Amino acid sequence: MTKDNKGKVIITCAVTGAIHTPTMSPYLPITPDEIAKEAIAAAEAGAAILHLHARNPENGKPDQTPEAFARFLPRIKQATKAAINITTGGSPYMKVEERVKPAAQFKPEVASLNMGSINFGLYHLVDKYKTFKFDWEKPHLEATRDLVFRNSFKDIEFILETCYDNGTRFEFECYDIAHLYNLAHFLDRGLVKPPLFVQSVFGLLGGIGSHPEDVAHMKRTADRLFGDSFRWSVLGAGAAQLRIAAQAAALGGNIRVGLEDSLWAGKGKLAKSNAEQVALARKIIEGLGMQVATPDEARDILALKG
Ligand SMILES: C[C@H](N)CC(=O)CC(=O)O
Ligand SMILES: [Zn+2]
Repeated sequence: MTKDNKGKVIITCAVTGAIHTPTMSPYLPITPDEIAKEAIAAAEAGAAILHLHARNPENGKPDQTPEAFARFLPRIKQATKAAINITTGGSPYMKVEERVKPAAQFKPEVASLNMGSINFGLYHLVDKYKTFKFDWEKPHLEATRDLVFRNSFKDIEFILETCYDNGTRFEFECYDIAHLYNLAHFLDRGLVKPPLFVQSVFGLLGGIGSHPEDVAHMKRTADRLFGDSFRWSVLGAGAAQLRIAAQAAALGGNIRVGLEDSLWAGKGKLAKSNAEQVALARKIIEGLGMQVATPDEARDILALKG
């Protein structure tokens, strides 16, 4: 990383995800056209990295087939310099063999890698949404009551081996302190190489909370385990998104926003777009007297293949 880029803050935008359902927000991009438009606008607003999932355009259901990604990827690549980050998490109902396919085929600069298994709680949202648009939504949410998002050591090794020769680097999703130790384990085995792009996930039921102490504890532990061989980033689920972003930016961290992680743009206000959340993140960063990293600066900071 060139020293000029030290202190520049990378904004990642997670455009649609696989957990939120269409009934939850009319602004959740579902079709390839909506996902492309939202991703391009998020990049124009300042996102240097675009974290992408695909959905079935008819009913919004997660779709992890390479064909589904092929319907929007070329348009995004053509329209922005942002680095593409393809999910290997897919949806917690999918097997790892299915989850890794798009990243294996498209060989993106970045792919997400979930560093441990967690209970993935969303059932507490069922009561909130009395009416559902599609017949898969309610059972999807209810089933999370018994859902374990499986990421065994073998699953993680499988994704590492599958993507490694493609020059793809990983966004290491750490939902809890144990996941940092899992990452340290793979570093010790030489299966991952610095700089490690550590994405700490806060406030998801099943993982670590979103209290400022949780954020400080994650950062302290990552500092102790990885020293300066990691680049820290955070995402806050739901209402915690902007508060977590502000605390992390003040601690020298990078920020992830987007409708995958939160549908809100402030208390009780649905975000009308991903770009709206990126603009709020930029406001926080510039408000702290810091600079938003461009895609090429992000590539330098994270040693991406370009
Ligand atoms: C909390 C986020 N949904 C984590 C995520 O983005 C997982 C992935 O795509 O691999
Ligand atoms: Zn994701």
